[in-house]
Amino acid sequence: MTKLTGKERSEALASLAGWSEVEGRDAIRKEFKFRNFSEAFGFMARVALAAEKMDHHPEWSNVYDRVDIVLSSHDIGGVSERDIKLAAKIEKLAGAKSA
Ligand SMILES: C[C@H](O)[C@H](O)[C@H]1CNC2=NC(N)=NC(=O)C2=N1
Repeated sequence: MTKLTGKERSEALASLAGWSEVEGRDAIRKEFKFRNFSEAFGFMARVALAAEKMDHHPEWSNVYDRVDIVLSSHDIGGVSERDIKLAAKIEKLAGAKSA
């Protein structure tokens, strides 16, 4: 798996609503907001299972109703197709609840 070029990354981000490039780092991020902690944590549990299945894992943090997710492929030190696939999966799992 290789790093996406800047152009490939921009094209992929165009179809991932709310995802953006992390400043100063080859990674992408999005902050999700839920109605409460229970919904945020339920989302994290679903993402954890999907990530484990894909053997590709997010960097994330949670404060009450917010979940901040950063995706990067550690083995290559940048964004790869695996991050785009995981971001698309995360979008499906978040449904319409993200902000
Ligand atoms: C051995 C195992 O496949 C690797 O360590 C996987 C696990 N999850 C991973 N997740 C992410 N984000 N990047 C990786 O390079 C990565 N590598």
